[in-house]
Amino acid sequence: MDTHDVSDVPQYLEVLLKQKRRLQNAKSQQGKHPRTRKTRDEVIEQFNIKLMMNVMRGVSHDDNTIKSSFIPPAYLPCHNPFDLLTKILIKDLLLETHHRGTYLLLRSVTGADRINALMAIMEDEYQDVIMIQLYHQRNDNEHGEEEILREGSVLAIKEPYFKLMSDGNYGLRADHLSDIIFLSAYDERVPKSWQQSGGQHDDTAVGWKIAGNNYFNVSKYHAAIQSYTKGLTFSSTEDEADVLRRNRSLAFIKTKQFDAALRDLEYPSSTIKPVEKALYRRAQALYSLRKYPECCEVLKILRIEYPNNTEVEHEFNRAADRIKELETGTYPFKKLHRQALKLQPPQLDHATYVGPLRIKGSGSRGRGLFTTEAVRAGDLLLCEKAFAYAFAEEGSNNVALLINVETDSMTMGAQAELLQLIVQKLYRNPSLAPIINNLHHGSYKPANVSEIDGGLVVDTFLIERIISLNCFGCPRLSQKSHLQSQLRAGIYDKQTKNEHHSCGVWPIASYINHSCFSNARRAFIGDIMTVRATQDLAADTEITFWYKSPADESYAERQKGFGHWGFKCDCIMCQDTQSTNQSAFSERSKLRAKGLKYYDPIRGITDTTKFEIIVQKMEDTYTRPASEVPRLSMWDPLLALAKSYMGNGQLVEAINSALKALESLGHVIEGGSMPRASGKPVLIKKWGLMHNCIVDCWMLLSNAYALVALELKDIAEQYARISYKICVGEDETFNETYKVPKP
Ligand SMILES: C[S@@+](CC[C@H](N)C(=O)[O-])C[C@H]1O[C@@H](n2cnc3c(N)ncnc32)[C@H](O)[C@@H]1O
Repeated sequence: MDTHDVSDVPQYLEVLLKQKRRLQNAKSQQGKHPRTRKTRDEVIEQFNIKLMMNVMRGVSHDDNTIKSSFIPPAYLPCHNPFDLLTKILIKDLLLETHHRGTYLLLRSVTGADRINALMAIMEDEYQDVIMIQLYHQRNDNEHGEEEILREGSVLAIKEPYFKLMSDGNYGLRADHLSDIIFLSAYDERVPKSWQQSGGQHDDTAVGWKIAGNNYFNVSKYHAAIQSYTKGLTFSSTEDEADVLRRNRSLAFIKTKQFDAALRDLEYPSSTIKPVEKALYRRAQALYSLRKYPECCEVLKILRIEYPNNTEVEHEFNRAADRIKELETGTYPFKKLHRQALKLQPPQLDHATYVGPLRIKGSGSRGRGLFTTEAVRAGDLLLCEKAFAYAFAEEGSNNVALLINVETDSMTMGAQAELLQLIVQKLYRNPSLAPIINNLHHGSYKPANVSEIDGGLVVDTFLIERIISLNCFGCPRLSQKSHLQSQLRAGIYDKQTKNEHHSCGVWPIASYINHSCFSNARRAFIGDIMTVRATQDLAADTEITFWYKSPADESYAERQKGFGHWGFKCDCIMCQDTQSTNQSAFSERSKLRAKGLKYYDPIRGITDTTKFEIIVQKMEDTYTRPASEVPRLSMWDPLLALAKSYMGNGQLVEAINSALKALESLGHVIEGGSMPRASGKPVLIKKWGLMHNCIVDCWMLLSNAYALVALELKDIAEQYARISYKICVGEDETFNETYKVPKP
């Protein structure tokens, strides 16, 4: 939704086709041994040269080519525990084959390179070498984490896939994190000849604790975890084990493994008074998992037990603020707005509020989100913090092409990064897996095993499919997009595409189905998505928003946009386009072209009489009333007319044209037209489609009423404010945006 889909762009289609041809050729080699192989020295030398070139390129920043990443045909992760697999050797590998039931034990003989994947040359125990490509691995030095792969690292690849690489060499590709087991220097599975002389300490719990602390102090958190874990196998007393677990918990927190940290921080049965550090870390882990009420409970105990701890108060207030947000849906929106402008990436520390909504079946649409009580236009239905968010500044070249050769879909943006973020987050915190795994994934059949070797099985291809069907492209601030569209709002500019390179997954919003005649609208403030009702809704109404905003186009054209999600929209607007003659569409676009002759982007309409005749003729091409089926080609010429009249001081005409623009989008408005028929206030009887231009229309009306019907001015402004709130997410920045003087 609103991502930059380039699946139909010829330039990229060529890349896709080339890749498909390459895969097809490779397939013909399936099950065969490679014909020729480079020597060990040649493979290592070639890799090292590339590594050096990449380092140099990285330093000089002279690479402007677009990065691309391929999602290969899906395959399932290994579902066998390591102990049940049989060891194989590099010489036994067959091309384009998943070696099910086996594993390869490898040691790195080079440093690692990272382009799309983490790559290195590795040897087996017979000194045969091979290139490996490990996808979706964490970034080295991310948050101060140590290198994941360096010369001498040992790992096992479960059920390896051997293939012809794009550069013509042979190698292994691994997409599932649980298929790789990084073996610590202390692991018994590491062959004796590969074990490094390490351990300058006693083989005791205390010795390993000191080793762990030493690693921790130089930010080698994974090595610290391995040392504390080893220490636990030597600990003879409960207290010794508690200290090791507590130390390990902090290393887990540093590496964002919050589930594991919490396990290490269970209250030890032998201790009556919980240890201060344990409580503090427990609160930290719970906060990071967004379990704010539980976090507050722990902080309450900490406050009572350790009243001198000065940091608790701050932490407690922070968690209490999150609880208030999730319970009441009240947010300091102006502050959020400032944070979204300032933070890089704009990831905000706020909780998710779910309004009067519930998930329930929606017939052939699968599941949907429904209101549990009546709501008014503008009400906040959802204010959701992204589960994961990948930011790419608009206009920057920090984007990549993600190509799925199986679904033939291609997006430009930060989707590849998003995939890595989600896969990593779930792998590190299995308790979060259901949030993502339960989302719609089309016809993809996921692995039916969830745990292996003590860790979570994250099916990368499932996550990729979930992202492709549920992710949202998003601006840093919808307020910015809103203002840009207002500036552009002249005729023929309305079809500007909503395509963004930043993207994220908002799991609750993902249950919302599409309708062109939608009754809710999303907006973004950094990585927070707001969803507000665009109409007054009765209880038990399914809420819908646009996956793609509707344009005045033929039925076939409109439905093309939904092909990716595998449905055809059957809303009233789509039904109407289906029954509309092609001649009506042609006539409309001819008239629009004609109208353009009397329109100047700076001066506005140059001949209002002629323009009005054209607008009237355009209206005649529609058969159903706008209150039933919005007329998507009408609002912008009508608004242009209103603005021209306003500029000429023809206030009555300006008001009537602005009202007609609103009505063309399905609004039913009473009591606002001129000359005034009664003393009734202007009133929206029924809200129509929520377009950015609605704010402009109401502001124009407010300004015009100020001169001819003062009693309607504030009401019109109020409607502008509600519309702004829906489009932008909040109305705390309304006054400064529209320069409304303070009362
Ligand atoms: C982001 S998910 C929405 C939630 C989904 N219905 C579920 O059960 O999880 C997108 C999928 O919902 C379904 N969907 C959304 N809008 C629809 C519509 N107007 N008509 C039919 N199916 C729709 C399609 O299967 C689409 O691929």
